[in-house]
Amino acid sequence: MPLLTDIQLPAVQLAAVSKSYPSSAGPVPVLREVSLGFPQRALTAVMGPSGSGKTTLLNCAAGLDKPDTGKVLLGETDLAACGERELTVVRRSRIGFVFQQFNLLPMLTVYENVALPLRLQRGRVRRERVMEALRQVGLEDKAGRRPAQLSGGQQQRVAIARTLVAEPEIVFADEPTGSLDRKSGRQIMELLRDTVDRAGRTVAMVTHDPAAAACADRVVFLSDGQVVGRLDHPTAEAVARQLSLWER
Ligand SMILES: Nc1ncnc2c1ncn2[C@@H]1O[C@H](COP(=O)(O)OP(=O)(O)OP(=O)(O)O)[C@@H](O)[C@H]1O
Repeated sequence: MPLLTDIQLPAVQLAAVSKSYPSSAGPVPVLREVSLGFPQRALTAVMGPSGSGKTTLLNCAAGLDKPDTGKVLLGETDLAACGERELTVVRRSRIGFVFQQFNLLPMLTVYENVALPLRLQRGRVRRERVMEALRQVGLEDKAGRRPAQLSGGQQQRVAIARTLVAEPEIVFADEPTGSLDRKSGRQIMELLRDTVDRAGRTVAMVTHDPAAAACADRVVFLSDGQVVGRLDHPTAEAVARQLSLWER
């Protein structure tokens, strides 16, 4: 397990990130000057009450959404300052996403879904690379199937293979176990853990589940758009205890 010291370089660093959404009563702040790093080769979980801004934070960190103010540094690239065209290139080549609902394309086979990021990068799709990604998630024998022919847990593994094939600098996962039963959820967490420990990847994940968060190296707690706590090398019990404090 990596040491999470302050000198460990973050894959993504947020600096004083703020974001509001408009409402009839005026702008509603959702993120308030959030400063936070996602350390390289570590799994970071973001937790907090419903509406505390977790998805907004993840989307800003991943360049899917723009903060009103502040910086989002992926290496030396400030995503908050990028234009749409540049952001699209960065998202395709340097960032991976895993969603609660898998977001696979139903008309494509498993192989074609996993090959898609390489096609979008307009590179040559090497069959061996796609099959290696499928091997990493234990699904090389399902390459010819369509997503609907797989279980939820298998579909999420395909979604993870689809992110790994492009070798991103960081993988963002929003409730990756949220639609799965406990056993499949545990397998997905083992897989995400493996991509950090064996493949040396960086993962940032939003979750409500203390058992999933306990697989992380660090848990960051959000409340009302602010970072209110941090727990390194968490256990499920310690996470649940912290959550009950912030949710009171
Ligand atoms: N596009 C939007 N327009 C207006 N308000 C939004 C928008 N997206 C999110 N919000 C509001 O911002 C707040 C934070 O939303 P966000 O989804 O980031 O929270 P969350 O912590 O991920 O919540 P949950 O755990 O319920 O998914 C909520 O009050 C939400 O209603």
